[in-house]
Amino acid sequence: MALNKFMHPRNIYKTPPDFAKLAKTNEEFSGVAKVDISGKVSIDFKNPHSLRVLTKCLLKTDFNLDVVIPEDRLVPTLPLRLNYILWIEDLISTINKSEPILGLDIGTGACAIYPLLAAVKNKWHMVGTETDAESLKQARDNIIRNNLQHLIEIRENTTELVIENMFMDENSQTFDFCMCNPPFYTNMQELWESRSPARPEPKNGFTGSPHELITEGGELQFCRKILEESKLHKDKILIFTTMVGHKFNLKELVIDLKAVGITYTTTEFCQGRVTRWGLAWTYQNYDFSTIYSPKDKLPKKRAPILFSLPELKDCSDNIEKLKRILENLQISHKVITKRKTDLMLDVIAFSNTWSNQRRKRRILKRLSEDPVKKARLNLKNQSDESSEKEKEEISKSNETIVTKSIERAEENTSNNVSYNNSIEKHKEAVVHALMKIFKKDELVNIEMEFINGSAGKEGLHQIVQYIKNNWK
Ligand SMILES: C[S@@+](CC[C@H](N)C(=O)[O-])C[C@H]1O[C@@H](n2cnc3c(N)ncnc32)[C@H](O)[C@@H]1O
Repeated sequence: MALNKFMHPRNIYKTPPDFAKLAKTNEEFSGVAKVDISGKVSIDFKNPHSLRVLTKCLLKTDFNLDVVIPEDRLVPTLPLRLNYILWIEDLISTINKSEPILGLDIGTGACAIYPLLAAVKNKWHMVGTETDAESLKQARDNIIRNNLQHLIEIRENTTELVIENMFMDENSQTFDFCMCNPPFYTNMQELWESRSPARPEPKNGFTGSPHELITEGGELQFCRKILEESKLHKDKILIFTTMVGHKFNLKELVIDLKAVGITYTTTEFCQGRVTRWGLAWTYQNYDFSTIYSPKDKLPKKRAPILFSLPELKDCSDNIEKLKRILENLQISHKVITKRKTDLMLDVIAFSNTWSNQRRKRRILKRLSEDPVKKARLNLKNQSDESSEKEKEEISKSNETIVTKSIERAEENTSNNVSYNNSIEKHKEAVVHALMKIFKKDELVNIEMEFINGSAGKEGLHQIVQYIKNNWK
């Protein structure tokens, strides 16, 4: 249970359930419980039937819910589902919304787990949507079994849409939030390959039907659909949220949101050995910066670095000049949005090329003044007479020169190619940031926002300093 300490602070499953007590009080649970030689009571987490019984039993014990979990459907892990509900409670608390609260659960599944938890825990009104006829029926049965029809409605979605289907008629409701646990995978193969062999094997057995887990384009496309449809119904849902199963998809979605300047926040849902992510965004004037992610020590406000450069009169295109500086640093960049005088770039440095620039320049100058060393510099093999230090310096400078000449030869294409190659290989970034450039009053204004990277925000500050020093 390595990640349990990072569960939401109000999650009751931060303290694992007392299996011995459950086995004594619940007959069905005692049927799947086993006692090890030290007398510890546990269950076989790899066995879907045991998982189903455990979840059913916890729903009864902790929430007084009678839920039927069909054998061929996903067994909802409660600590994870609760983490999501608790985070939505935090989001709602930031907007001072008085009761009643109305939420939308996109793809509610056969258990309608989120509407059930939200209704019994917070008395929230919930609408759950579902495309799968069998899950739809089971979800409705579960609501009726618990007499929660006054709080929960399950609606069939017969369209390919995810949000718009809720707003087809003029009298449609306005929701305080929406939530979604999207199907994660593009196909069965991806599903099986989803866990890297380097990571510990998941503790829990596999449950769920392909219909629940697979969608065209995977979760990224599904979440992007929510995002795109949210733009058409900005005020119909006050806080849009979704769960994200893969961190690389979260990064993509965050870039999408930043590119169009939408207020957003993220969190981590940690339980057992599994981490999922929560992403929330809004078109309202809300401030989510006070919300802590369980792993954060400080509130998550990432103030961008803002600076201005004077327009260079003898330079025909200041933005091209800026791009050239990035290219000299071997910083890959991709245009995310381009409007009249505004440009948003996604920039990634995969090695630190900006540190010790003065030293590097000194060496280059020294070498260029010395014809012998210059000759040596042009040769790949160094002379035996060179000192070790010199050799190292020459070799480093050589590398720089060779790389730069290749870069220049490939000019515009090289950066996008290396950008895509590196992204594809999921190479670890030294600095990954967003760079917004806008020209105003004869100034080139730049806003750089750190996303991630091993050099931290300090690395971004160093890049900014390099740009300032080389702006001439
Ligand atoms: C991963 S399951 C989540 C089930 C449940 N919410 C949970 O967390 O256990 C995704 C669900 O979304 C449903 N679904 C897929 N596309 C949908 C759409 N366009 N509208 C509504 N539901 C959809 C699937 O049938 C499936 O039940």
